Amino acid sequence: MSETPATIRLTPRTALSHARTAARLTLKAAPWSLALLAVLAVAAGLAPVATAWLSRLVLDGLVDGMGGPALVWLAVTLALVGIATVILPRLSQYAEAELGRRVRVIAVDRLYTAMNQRLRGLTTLEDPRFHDRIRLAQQGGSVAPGDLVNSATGIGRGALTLTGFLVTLLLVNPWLVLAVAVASIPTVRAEILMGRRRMQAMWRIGHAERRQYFYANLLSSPREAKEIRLFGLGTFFRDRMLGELRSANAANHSLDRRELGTQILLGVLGAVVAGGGLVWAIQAARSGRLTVGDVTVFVAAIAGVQGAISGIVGQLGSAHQALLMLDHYHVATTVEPDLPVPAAPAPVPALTDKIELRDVWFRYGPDLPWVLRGVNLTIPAGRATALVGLNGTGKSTLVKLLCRLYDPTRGQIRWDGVDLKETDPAELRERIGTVFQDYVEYELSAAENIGLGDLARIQDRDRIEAAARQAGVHQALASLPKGYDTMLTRMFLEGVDDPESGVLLSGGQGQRLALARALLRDERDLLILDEPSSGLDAEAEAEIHTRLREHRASRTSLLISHRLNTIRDADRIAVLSDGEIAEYGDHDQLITENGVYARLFALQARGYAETTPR
Ligand SMILES: Nc1ncnc2c1ncn2[C@@H]1O[C@H](COP(=O)(O)OP(=O)(O)OP(=O)(O)O)[C@@H](O)[C@H]1O
Repeated sequence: MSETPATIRLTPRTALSHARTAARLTLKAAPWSLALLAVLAVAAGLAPVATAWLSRLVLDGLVDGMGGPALVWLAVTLALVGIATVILPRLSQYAEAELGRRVRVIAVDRLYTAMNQRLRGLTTLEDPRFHDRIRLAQQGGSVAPGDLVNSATGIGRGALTLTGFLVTLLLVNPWLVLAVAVASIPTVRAEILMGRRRMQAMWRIGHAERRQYFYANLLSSPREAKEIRLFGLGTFFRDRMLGELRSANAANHSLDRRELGTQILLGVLGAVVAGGGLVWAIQAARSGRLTVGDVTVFVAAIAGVQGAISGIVGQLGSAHQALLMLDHYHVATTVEPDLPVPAAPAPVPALTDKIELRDVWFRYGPDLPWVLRGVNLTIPAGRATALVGLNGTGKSTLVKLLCRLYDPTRGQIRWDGVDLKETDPAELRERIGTVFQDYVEYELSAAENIGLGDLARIQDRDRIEAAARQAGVHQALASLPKGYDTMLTRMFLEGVDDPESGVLLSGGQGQRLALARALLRDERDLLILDEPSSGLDAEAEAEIHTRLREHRASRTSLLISHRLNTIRDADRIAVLSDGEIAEYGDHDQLITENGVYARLFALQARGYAETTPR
């Protein structure tokens, strides 16, 4: 993300390459619509010229006393061309809409496929510039190829009309061709400039618009509604939303004002040329150098040439804008992978020995502080390891590194001797089951919420129920209105016509659900539980930990918890402090060492002892 997209300028080479991308997309998506549009463009381009010449023939025929049948035929042909002129734009609109719809599917598919394949970690997704880019890329990918085709057919149509009328004008007065051509130069320049300005404004406004949607969502989301109502934040967020909306409006307004000025100037210039031409044509007709038909065709030609030029220039501006939008699409679909994966990744073997962190340093960005400063830690296979530390010491960060959601800034993480950087993250993650501290409750059915832990089992109701039982949430799910098929959301209906909506789980039930999702992956080599019971009541916590202990027996696990009584029987306990492993051993050893762990344990134990009734 090193470019400064607000100042994008397209070189002819990149413009051509984006045009080729659009052509390939549209050809693949809707070849027949494309062919139809081309035919319609030719017909629509020639229709005004044909109308002008037919009108001239009719008028001159009337003046010169042409025979009745011939005049009737001319009039009928003129009427048919008129009918075609009315129908052609409707047909084009239809074909354009169909083409747009089909292109959108392919473009959106390519965009998200590229994102899934290239962004295997989190770094790029946490870059706000990427989100601005994605927004424009979505627009760029889905509408720009269609816009470009519309522009291309518009330019083709305009070029045909222009050629027809220029030839007409050339026959009447060659000097006028020159005048019209010179007058069109500023129009072309202005349209290109306006397109670029529009694009820069879109980039600047895009950020404000994203924030505006964010505030609008906050104000209408049930998840945040409690706090917003309780703290009386409605007006505060509404004001912020309006602030963003006003700043986007101000930028749009200043753009529109500048465009209005330019367009008025261009309009006046065109009218002066047309007016001058008309004065000349009337003089020429009075002196007998032009016939009445000539004057008609001349007036139509001046209007036609100007209309065609402004149409072509307008379409060039739109094409330029579409190409700039495609630039965002191109950048987003070719985004630099955030995790380098070797061409031939090392296989991730079944874990038999240990996972080893060797002098691991990590920070979230070059300008952010170090979170881990030389962590050395061994997670032995087949054993339960616990990780303890104060808030913000980097425990969840370490978990994310183990799942290769980021790579260490320095140092290595080795899985049975294989450096994680040498592996394919997807293969690595196949061997891991994780409950994150900030787990997700998907707005899907209860069964799907668990099944997502292992897509191969998403239809396997027995396994899903077994995992739910293990996580102690089976009863709660089975007694929902539609059992496991109940939707866990108040945002979506099950079907558009289904009046029944779903339910929301309690915090602890949600946490158990996330645990069940991880337990569905029970054949995995490493189970990571980051605060799996923080939301559970004391009884539930004890029950879950007994079950987890059974589940962990002879399996490799990493457990993070602030409640030290839940991890005291882990085989190894590591204490993370100041970015390093400060203590390592089992419970008894660490108590004897009398360090951070012993102090925290004593604090918690004292808290319980003081409040225990005698
Ligand atoms: N995505 C991120 N970008 C920037 N900084 C981050 C990000 N995630 C975490 N941090 C920072 O890294 C540090 C460690 O955070 P982490 O979540 O790993 O701590 P933790 O030990 O799990 O804390 P807790 O006990 O509160 O869960 C914190 O200072 C946090 O602000």
